[in-house]
Parts: sequence; structure tokens; C-alpha cells
Amino acid sequence: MSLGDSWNYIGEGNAHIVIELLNTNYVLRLRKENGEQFGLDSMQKSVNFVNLVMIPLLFSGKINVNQIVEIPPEQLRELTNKLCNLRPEHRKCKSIINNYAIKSTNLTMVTLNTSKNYCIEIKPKEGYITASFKKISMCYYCLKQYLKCEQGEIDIVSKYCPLDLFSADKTRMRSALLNLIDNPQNNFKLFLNGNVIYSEKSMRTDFDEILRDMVLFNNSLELFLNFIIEILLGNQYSSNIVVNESNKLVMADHQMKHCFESNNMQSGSILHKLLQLQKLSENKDIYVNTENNDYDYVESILKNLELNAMDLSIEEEKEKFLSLCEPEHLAMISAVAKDCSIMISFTPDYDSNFPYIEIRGKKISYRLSVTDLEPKSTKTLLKRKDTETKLLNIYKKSLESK
Ligand SMILES: O=P(O)(O)O[C@@H]1[C@@H](OP(=O)(O)O)[C@H](OP(=O)(O)O)[C@H](O)[C@H](OP(=O)(O)O)[C@H]1OP(=O)(O)O
Ligand SMILES: Nc1ncnc2c1ncn2[C@@H]1O[C@H](COP(=O)(O)OP(=O)(O)OP(=O)(O)O)[C@@H](O)[C@H]1O
Repeated sequence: MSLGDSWNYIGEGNAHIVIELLNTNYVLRLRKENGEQFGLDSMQKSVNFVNLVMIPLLFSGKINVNQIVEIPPEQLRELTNKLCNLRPEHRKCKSIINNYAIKSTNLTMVTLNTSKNYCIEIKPKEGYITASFKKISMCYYCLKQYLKCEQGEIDIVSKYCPLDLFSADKTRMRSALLNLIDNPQNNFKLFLNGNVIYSEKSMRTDFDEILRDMVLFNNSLELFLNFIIEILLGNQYSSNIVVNESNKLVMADHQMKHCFESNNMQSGSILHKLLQLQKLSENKDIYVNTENNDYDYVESILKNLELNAMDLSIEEEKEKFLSLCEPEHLAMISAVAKDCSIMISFTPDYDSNFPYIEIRGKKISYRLSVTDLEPKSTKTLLKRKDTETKLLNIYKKSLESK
């Protein structure tokens, strides 16, 4: 694979740097190495896990197949150097990039045949109250905000609560989205033609300007929020949805003290599917065998699929697969579902290859996808236990200081 200068930096998280391959529909997900390097075999298993397990569990049919490409050493050196000026300081502690990268669909774009592709990215996090926090009625995200504040990772605690987004109550969902816009952190971004135009680095007033420029919403925040909500609650490939402004922008009363769980989600929507996966390991005894390699489970899961000749794009086989999974495997699938991002790209220029939503008589083609579905290390489960203990201590301290 030859890169040259024909790429553009999109962004990064803790595990991957993502670059757009210019004039193509693709991105490269560059894996950051932390200690031991992933070889071709491990990378291939990781991609198979995304293609054969996570994507089919979240979507119907076969879509967005990811593949491995190799970057020659000289190009990798050049790329690493050029990236240095583009990457945020706090992410530079990981600077070694694997020479095998994942080639994926550029999810910020619907199609190249249009002058305007917008994209909304939401990293929704955990949409229910986990067993250890039930007695204090707070969710992991809201508690973790206080830890992040204590550790100087954020300045202001977010009013976003994932339980509002996953409530399927449109008033609460609007509240969740408004809170994400007000304080995006790493949970909300907007893109135009593959470039980030709104993120945690932006001012709130930037958003008002962007909304004005998105002519299709007629400068109506209600319309913009309703558009996102209809897609999140729709049955993934829905067309013929008409979005209007009828709902007023009433903020749900999310008292910061408690998070409220509701179970009104209709099956079929992306939020419902994500929540189901996130809950897979609730109330199960998970034993993490620290003697195994951190990623051995990926091969076990893939072998199970192969031995039982299961194709998870077939609805009935999903149930069977999940019933055969060991608790630790379910916990790892759940960990991925708790940390992935939803991408909604859309264009005002109608393209019949995509579903559409009608706004003020105009068909808006959109693509709904999920990214960051690669398998995590089993250390994630140990880290989670540790974080839960820290969060409960912070909560106790906050009560004592009252
Ligand atoms: O521990 P969590 O739930 O806070 O999630 C971590 C994320 O933190 P945040 O979303 O900011 O709270 C964290 O995100 P940031 O680095 O904070 O942007 C990573 O996504 C991390 O994943 P991984 O271990 O690199 O695969 C995530 O860790 P995992 O627990 O998913 O391994
Ligand atoms: N397929 C894609 N197409 C376009 N942009 C993408 C794609 N995948 C990821 N991105 C962008 O790159 C950013 C970093 O990707 P991602 O969140 O997957 O990184 P990560 O390091 O795996 O995340 P985490 O920190 O959650 O482990 C995303 O927030 C998103 O903006």
C-alpha cells in the first residue's frame, strides 16, 4: 500500500489513529502499540472479530467489511513523523504504530458523489446502571465524571447521562443530546466532508454557526435533534421517516444526584441492540484467567463460530451463539459495546443507494454505522473492577463531606 501525502488525519482515541485515504471511501485505522506488537495473525483475528461477530450482532445483513493492509517500513516512518504535528499532546504518549493497519469504510461520508457530507459521532457509553451501583442509583458514566475531574482530565462535569439517551423517551433524549453539545468531551463530534468541525475543542457558539450553515435544518435545533433521535430509534435501514419540529425543546429534569433507568426501547434500533450487548455480562460471575494471553479469547470465539458453522448475519444464529459463549467472552463483547461510537453521516443530496429521512419535503440520505469495535484486552475487566471501587470511594467521600 502506498500512502504518500494522499491522506488526512481524522482523529484518534486511546487505541487507534484514524486517517482518511483521500479521494477514496476508506480510512486506515492505525493500531497504536503498547508493549508487545500485534503480528499479522493477531490483526487478522481482530478484524475477523469485528466483521464476523460485532458488526453482525449490531446490524442486519453484511456491511462495511474491514480488511488488513501492510504499510512498508519506510512509509510507516514517514507517516509517524508527519502525524507528530497533527496529534493532540495528551495522546502522544503512545507513538509506535503497527505496520499492519485496518482498512475500513470512511464512516464520516455517505458518498463521494456529493459536495456536502456531514457526520454526527456519538460515543454513548454505558446505557444502564450496573449492579454495583444500583444501590446508589448512579450510572458508570456520571460517576466517572467526578473521577475525571479529580484526575484533571476534564474541567467541568458533564450533564449528559447515557440513561437519558438510551431511555427512548424523546424529551430525555433531546436533553442528552443538548448536554452533549454543551460539553462534548470525547462523546460528541460533528464532521463536514471528513473534517472535524465541532468537538470538545470548540466553543458552544461554533455549534450555532454550524447549525445555521446546515441549511437543511432551517436553523432549527429542534429539527436537528429530532433528526438524530429518529435515526437512533429507527430500525436501522428506515426510509420514509418524516422529521418535523412538533416537539418543543423541554429539558428533562435530570437531577444530578440520580440516574434513571427505563425499559421502553423498541427492538430493532441501534440503541436497543447496543444496550442488549452491553448488558450481556450483567449478573454473571466473570473469572479472568490471568495466565492466558489477553487476546486468546478472540480466537476461542472465532473457533466456536467455525466449529458450529454459525453465521451471525442470520438472526436465529445470534441467539444460539450468545447462549454458547462463556461468561468471560460475553464480558469482552459487552466491554466493546460499552466503548464504541455511533456514526450518522448524511447528505442533503439524495442518493438512492442509502436510506433517507424526509425533512421539510427534502430527502436526506444517511448512513448509520458503529466504529471502534475491535476486541479489547482482558485487562479491561480487571481495570473496570478497580475503577468501580474508586468511583464508590469518591461517592462515599462526597456524602461524608455534605
Ligand atoms: O474505562 P472506561 O469505561 O472509562 O473507557 C475507556 C475510555 O475512557 P472514557 O470513555 O473517556 O471514559 C477511553 O477513552 P479515552 O482514552 O479517555 O478517550 C478508551 O476508550 C478506553 O479503551 P481502551 O482501553 O483504549 O480500549 C476505555 O477503556 P475500556 O474500559 O473500554 O477498556
Ligand atoms: N471508520 C471510520 N471512518 C471515519 N472516522 C472514523 C472511523 N473510525 C473512527 N473514526 C474517527 O476516529 C476517531 C478515533 O477512532 P476510535 O474511537 O475508533 O479510536 P480508538 O482509539 O479505538 O478509541 P478508544 O479511545 O475508544 O479506544 C473516532 O472518534 C472517529 O472520530
